[in-house]
Amino acid sequence: TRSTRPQRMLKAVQKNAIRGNPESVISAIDYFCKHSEWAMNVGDEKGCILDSVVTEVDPSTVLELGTYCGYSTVRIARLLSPGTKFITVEFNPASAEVARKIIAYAGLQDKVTLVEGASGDLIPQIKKLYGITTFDFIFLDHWKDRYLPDIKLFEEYGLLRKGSVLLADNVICPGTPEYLEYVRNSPRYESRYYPSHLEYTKVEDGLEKSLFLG
Ligand SMILES: O=C(NCCCCCn1ccnc1)c1cc(-c2ccc(F)cc2)cc(O)c1O
Ligand SMILES: [Mg+2]
Repeated sequence: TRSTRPQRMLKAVQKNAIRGNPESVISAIDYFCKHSEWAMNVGDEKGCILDSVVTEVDPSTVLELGTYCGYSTVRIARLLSPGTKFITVEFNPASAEVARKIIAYAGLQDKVTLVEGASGDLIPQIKKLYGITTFDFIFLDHWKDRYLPDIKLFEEYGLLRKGSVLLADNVICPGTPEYLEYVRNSPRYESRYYPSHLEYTKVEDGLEKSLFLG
C-alpha cells in the first residue's frame, strides 16, 4: 500500500541526514518540505523564533502538544540542558511512530518522553504520571481548537508558575482566535505576537508568546 507523508519524510531523513546530528535532521526535513512535499512542521522561519524563546527561557521542564513527526521536538530537545524533563504529546499513532524514529535518528531519544494520547485526557494526569509540578515552557502546536481548553486545564491543575512561558504556533493560519482573545485579554498573562509565515510559504502566520503572571 502507498506510504504516508510522514513515512516519506522519515525516509528522507534516513537518506539525507547524519545519524546523531540534530542540525542535519532539521535541514533534511526542511529540504524535503521545500522541494518534495509540504508538511505541517513549524519550519525554519518560525523554528528560529522557537529556538530563541527556548534559549531565553532555558527551561527545566518542557511540554509540547502536537509532536507530529518530531521536527519541533528535535529543535527544542537539541537546545535543552542535561536533566531537563521534556514531554511531547501526539494523538495520532502513525505520526508518533515516525516521530520516535526521527527523534532517535537525531540521537535525542533520552531527552524526550513521547506520550500517545489526547492532551485533554493527559494534562490532568501529568503530575501523577511524570512527577512534574509545573512547566517552565509549553509549545502548543496541536489541534487549534484545543489551545484554549488546554490552557484552562493548565491553570485548573496548577501546571503553571509565575514566569511559565507558553508559545503557540499557527495563531493566524489556520488560526486560534479564541485562544488569542483569551491570552491577550486575561490579566494573568502578558502576551506578545511574533510575526512570521506559514511554514515553507509566504502566507502570513506567527507565534504568540504568553508569560503567566501567577
Ligand atoms: O493542524 C495542525 N496541527 C495539528 C495536527 C494534528 C494534531 C494531533 N494532535 C496532537 C496532539 N493532540 C492532537 C497544523 C495545520 C497547519 C496547516 C496550515 C495551512 C493549511 F492549509 C493546512 C494545514 C499548519 C500547522 O503548523 C499545524 O500545526
Ligand atoms: Mg503548527
